[in-house]
Amino acid sequence: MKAKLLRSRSIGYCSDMNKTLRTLGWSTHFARQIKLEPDGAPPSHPVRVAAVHRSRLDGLSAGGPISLSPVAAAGLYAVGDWVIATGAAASEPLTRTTEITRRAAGEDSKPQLIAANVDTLGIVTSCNADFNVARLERYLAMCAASGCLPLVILTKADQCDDPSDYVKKAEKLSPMLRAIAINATDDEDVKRLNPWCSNGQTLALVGSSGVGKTTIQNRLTDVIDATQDIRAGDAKGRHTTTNRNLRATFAGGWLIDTPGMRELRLVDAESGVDEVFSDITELAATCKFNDCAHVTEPGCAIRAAIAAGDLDADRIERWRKLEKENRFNTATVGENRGHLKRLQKMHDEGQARGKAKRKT
Ligand SMILES: Nc1nc2c(ncn2[C@@H]2O[C@H](COP(=O)(O)OP(=O)(O)OP(=O)(O)O)[C@@H](O)[C@H]2O)c(=O)[nH]1
Ligand SMILES: [Zn+2]
Repeated sequence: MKAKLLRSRSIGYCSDMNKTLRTLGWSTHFARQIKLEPDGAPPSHPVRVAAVHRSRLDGLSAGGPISLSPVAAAGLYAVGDWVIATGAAASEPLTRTTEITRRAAGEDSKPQLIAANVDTLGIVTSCNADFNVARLERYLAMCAASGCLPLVILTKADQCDDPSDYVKKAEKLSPMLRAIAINATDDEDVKRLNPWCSNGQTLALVGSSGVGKTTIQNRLTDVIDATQDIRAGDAKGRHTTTNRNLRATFAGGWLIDTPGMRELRLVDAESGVDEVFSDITELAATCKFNDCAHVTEPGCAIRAAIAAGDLDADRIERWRKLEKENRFNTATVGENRGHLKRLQKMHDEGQARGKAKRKT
C-alpha cells in the first residue's frame, strides 16, 4: 500500500523534532517513504496512530496528540500505523515494518488488522498449567508471520519451584527465541522487560486470559486499565477497553493492548508455521516422495528420524495440526480478501458523492 505523500520542508531538518519522532518509533524505514515536494507544499508531518475510530484517527505527533480524518477507510488503519498529516487529513498508512492480523470473530471471517509496526510480540504464559508447548508454537508461528520479534514472558515465577525449567523448555522451541521468567506483580522484576519497550520500541502482549497481561501492562505504563470493570447493563461483563490503545511506557517506548490482541488466531501464518517447524520442513524435503504424507511411504525421512529418536513424534502431530488449521483459515480468509478492497471502494464512492453534493 503506497501512500501518496507530501513532505514539508520542516520534516527531518529539525533535530529536536527528529528526536521526538524517534521516541514515537519513527525510523528510516518510514522516512524513506516520503517524497520531497517542491516548495510551497502545505505543511505536513508524520503521526503515529494511537486509536482508530469509525471516521477519525487519534494520533501522536512530534507536537502532541492530534485528531485526524482518514483519507482511506478506517478499516485500513491499525493502531501503531504511521500516517502523514496534512492539516487534519491523514494519508494512507505508510508501509509497515510488521503487521498483526486476525480473522474477525463471527461467521464471515474477514481479515482484520490488529496492530502495526509492533517490534516485539510478548507471548505471555505462566509457570504453571497454562504453559503449553502447542499453544506457544501457535503464537510463535503467528509472530513469525507478522514479522515481529518473539519474546516469551513466563509469569508467576514466584509461584513455581524452578522457573528456569520453563525458560529452558520455551527456548528449546527455537534457537533464536528468548524467554524470561518474571513475577508480574513485582515492579522491579517487570522492569526486566524494559529493553523491549524503550527507545521508541513497541511491544504488544498476547496470551490466555489470566496469565498476567494486564498486571504487566499496568507496571510498564501509567495508564490503569479498566479491563476488570463491567459495563452497566451488560450481563456478559464485557471488557470496557474497546479502544485500540498505544500507551507510553515508563521506559520510553510503547505498548499496544487491544481486545483484538487478546483473541488472536492463526491466520495466513503458513510462512510462520514453516519457520517455527523448520527442522521438520527441512527434513520433509528429503523424503523420497515430494508429496510424502509421512505415514506409510517408503524412504520417509520424518519417520526415520522418529524411529532413531531424533525427532519428537508429538511435535510432528502438533505440526500437522497447525498446518491443517492454517490451511483452513487461509482458505476462508482468502475468500474474504476482497472485503478490504470493497470497503475502500465504498468509502471512495461516498466521498465522491459528498463532493458532488457540495458542488451543486
Ligand atoms: N503471584 C503472581 N500473580 C500474578 C502474576 N501475574 C499475574 N498474577 C495474578 O493473576 C491474576 C490475573 O492476571 P491479569 O493480569 O488480570 O491477567 P490477564 O492476562 O490480563 O487476563 P485477561 O484480562 O483475562 O486477559 C491477577 O490476580 C494477578 O494479580 C505473577 O507473576 N505472580
Ligand atoms: Zn515423509
